[in-house]
Amino acid sequence: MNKVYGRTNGLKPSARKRLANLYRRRVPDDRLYTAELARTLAQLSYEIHKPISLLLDRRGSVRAVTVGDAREVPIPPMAYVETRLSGYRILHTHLGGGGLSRPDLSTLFLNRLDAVVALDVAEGRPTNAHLAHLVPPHAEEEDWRVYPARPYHAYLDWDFGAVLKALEEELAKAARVREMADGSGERVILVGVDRGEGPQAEVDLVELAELARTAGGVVVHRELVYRPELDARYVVGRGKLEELTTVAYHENAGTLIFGLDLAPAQAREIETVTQLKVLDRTQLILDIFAQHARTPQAKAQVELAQLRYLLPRLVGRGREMSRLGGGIGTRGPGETKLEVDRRRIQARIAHLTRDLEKYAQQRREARKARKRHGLPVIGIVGYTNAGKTTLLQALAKRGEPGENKLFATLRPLTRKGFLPGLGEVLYTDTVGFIRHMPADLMAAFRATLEELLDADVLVHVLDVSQEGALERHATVEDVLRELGVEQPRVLALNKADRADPYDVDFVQERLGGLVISATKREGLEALKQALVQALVARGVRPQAWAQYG
Ligand SMILES: Nc1nc2c(ncn2[C@@H]2O[C@H](COP(=O)(O)OP(=O)(O)OP(=O)(O)O)[C@@H](O)[C@H]2O)c(=O)[nH]1
Ligand SMILES: [Mg+2]
Repeated sequence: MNKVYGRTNGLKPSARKRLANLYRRRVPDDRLYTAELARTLAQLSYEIHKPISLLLDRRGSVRAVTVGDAREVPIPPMAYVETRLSGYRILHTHLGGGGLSRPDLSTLFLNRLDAVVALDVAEGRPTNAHLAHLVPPHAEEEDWRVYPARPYHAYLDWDFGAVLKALEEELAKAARVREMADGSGERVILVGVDRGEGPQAEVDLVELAELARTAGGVVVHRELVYRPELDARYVVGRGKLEELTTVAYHENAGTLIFGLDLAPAQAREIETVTQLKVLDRTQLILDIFAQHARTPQAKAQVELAQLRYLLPRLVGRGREMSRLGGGIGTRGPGETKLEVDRRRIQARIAHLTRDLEKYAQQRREARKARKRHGLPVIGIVGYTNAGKTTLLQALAKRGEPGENKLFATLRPLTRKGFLPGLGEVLYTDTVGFIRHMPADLMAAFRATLEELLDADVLVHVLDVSQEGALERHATVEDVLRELGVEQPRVLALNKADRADPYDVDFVQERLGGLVISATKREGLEALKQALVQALVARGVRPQAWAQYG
């Protein structure tokens, strides 16, 4: 392992050999460098007219010799650990002098190096040394401390080990303080991309925040990047990623969530550059589904979707796999499963598919039994978080309160209710819809939504208190059309209690519908009447005793 990295073209064999010999050098572990090392570096650098950078570890061994500046040094990636430094430092020469450059400092910062040192070289001899190391976030104006230039020998007796130790203690303390202040959720940064959609991009970012919160994340920063042309490699561009890494450092965040789907290679590149865990929207949704799946069927559906998403991302990857699999709090299909090879995953997919077939069969039978039971079925559909479950509970005879998290309902829930003048009915709750439902998830949910094919009437619940009601309405209707659901709909404009009356009118003018509040139980009588009418129009006959109910 004495490869010399960087701009080695055109070097004489003797120079190469001397560079390779640098690997044999050692520095006492609590010192920055030795006098011999500084002199050798200066001399060599001067002879080849190029800067030389050494990567040193904490034991004082040379881990990489690079012809070039700090930026060109191959630094092994580390898992992002807020409280620690990487254990590597860079010692390099500056032929022109001038102190630490901006790239030096960003290399220090992005790789959480222990330190970066630049040696000025004049006439083949070291002159001044420039040193910088990180400081805890917010401790100083910048994220690093740059020491005034000193003659290089001033650092020879300096106990850098003690400085490092104190620094790591400070970092750990700062992180603990922030953790206490914010509760336990995983701290995440959201990255939305505006490719020219304008206000829609803002709405998408709000939705992404809701999804992240539902998954148990604490959103500490949102970034909307305007970028009509995506960067093929880094999506939002390398500079923006570096900025986000700074934000993550300040906010003690370990995860970046992108509002769009990333190609496997992009996710890897971004993880490498930022040293943060990277999730995209599909993975986030899968993560939520994984958390909420309770029945064997729902679990099988989610696992299937996760594996299908993972499969193309497994091409010859080792380390990265485990990162890609996890979601917030790493509830992926599990580390062990991720380590199995593609073939075993494919076998698992086949197995799950068979299981799901079996469940579907069981459900069809259960459905038949219900049909025989003869009660009219009212399906409740709508965008996620619209208030479907709350409405079901308000309409049904008794129930548990809804949860203010997206996708609170992952398994269909059926409750009995009573419609004056008609009699007993069954209300069926469904999973919330979302825009741009990833294709794999559509497949996973088709089975759940199949229940809707049996419904006599659907209530479409629309939250009119949030912007974008018309779009959400269209999304739901599009999915229903795709599923071949054709039953009559009754539109319920929900959350009127906290909506701007002007917005309610605006939506009602365009879509019609009945204004309700599921939590305040307002407008429910009119809604029930509309349901009776719709059912009767479908040929459902009132039960004989209904008028006395
Ligand atoms: N202010 C107000 N809040 C409501 C109303 N209806 C529902 N909510 C709230 O909206 C949130 C979501 O309600 P849910 O009934 O869980 O929504 P959902 O459509 O079933 O959501 P998913 O099953 O997750 O798709 C909860 O916090 C409810 O309390 C309403 O009429 N007014
Ligand atoms: Mg629900």
